[in-house]
Amino acid sequence: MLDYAIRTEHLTRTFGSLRAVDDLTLEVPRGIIFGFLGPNGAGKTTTIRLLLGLLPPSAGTACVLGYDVITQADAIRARCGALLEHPGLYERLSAEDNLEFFARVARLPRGERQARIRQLLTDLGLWERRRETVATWSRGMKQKLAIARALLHRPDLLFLDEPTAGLDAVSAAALREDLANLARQEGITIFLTTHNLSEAEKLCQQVAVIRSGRLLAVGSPHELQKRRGEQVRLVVDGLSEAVLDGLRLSFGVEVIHASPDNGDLVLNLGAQTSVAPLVTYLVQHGVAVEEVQRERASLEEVFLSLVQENNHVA
Ligand SMILES: Nc1ncnc2c1ncn2[C@@H]1O[C@H](COP(=O)(O)OP(=O)(O)OP(=O)(O)O)[C@@H](O)[C@H]1O
Repeated sequence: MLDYAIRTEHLTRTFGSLRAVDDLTLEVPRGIIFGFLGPNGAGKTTTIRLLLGLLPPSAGTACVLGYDVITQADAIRARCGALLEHPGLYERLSAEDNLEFFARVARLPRGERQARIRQLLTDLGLWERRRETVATWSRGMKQKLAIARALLHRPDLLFLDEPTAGLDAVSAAALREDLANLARQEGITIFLTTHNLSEAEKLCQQVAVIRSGRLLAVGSPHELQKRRGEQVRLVVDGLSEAVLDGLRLSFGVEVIHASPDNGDLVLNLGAQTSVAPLVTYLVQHGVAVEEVQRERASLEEVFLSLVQENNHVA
């Protein structure tokens, strides 16, 4: 039987008439990096707060590491690390002193503190700079230090809310690599939210997509991409609305993107397995086809179509 780090059943949280988390049933296996994706206001942070026992549910249940979020929240918080909105570091202290302070707060035995701090700073590439004042550090370095802080007490599960938000592409990639290594080395489960779909695609073994508090899809990025079906990208000349309508009606394909200006046309093939009849149809209707490429939908395309399909869920 699979061992789950998180299990929720019909988890619901309302604020007045707003259902911020709505009937969420979810299972997160242990030992993976799980991405929780959704547009602004989808209910991601509220879900994390419910899972950490910081907010009581209005209905439903949730177990984190086998503990109930309502009756055993202290046990959950003792075994979880979290990096939510703010890094929560002392800017005027050095990196090492920050971790020393938080290790004491976490009641790490004196004999273990130094080794743990050294290990985390080394793993995150910050050991050489441990004596520098945090105020002088870049955002990416501070974010890494905040993650080290969250890992000091060797949690089994780490919650990260938008860990790479505000980082440049290079720092974000470095942090992603560190997270993947830490997850392996420490054997932990990471539950993270992100708006960056290509990040989720690279980093997460499983993702869930929510909108308006409701779960729209869950699975590995690859599974979601496969479920979405194959697509074809064409470079064409002479495209018109009438031709696009013809493609939809005659072949049941979905037009994901069509730009008559630069000739870019992306179609979801749906049940249509062969591209040749589409090309023939285009040519017969006066459209010049310069390039044809079959491809799998990116996670971003899957995400956008899921969120748009469910636009009626207000
Ligand atoms: N304490 C609160 N009181 C009232 N409404 C709240 C409260 N906390 C969250 N909400 C509302 O619940 C909804 C979900 O918010 P939440 O912060 O969970 O979304 P999110 O997916 O984390 O969004 P973002 O990606 O923008 O951070 C939003 O409409 C928000 O305004």
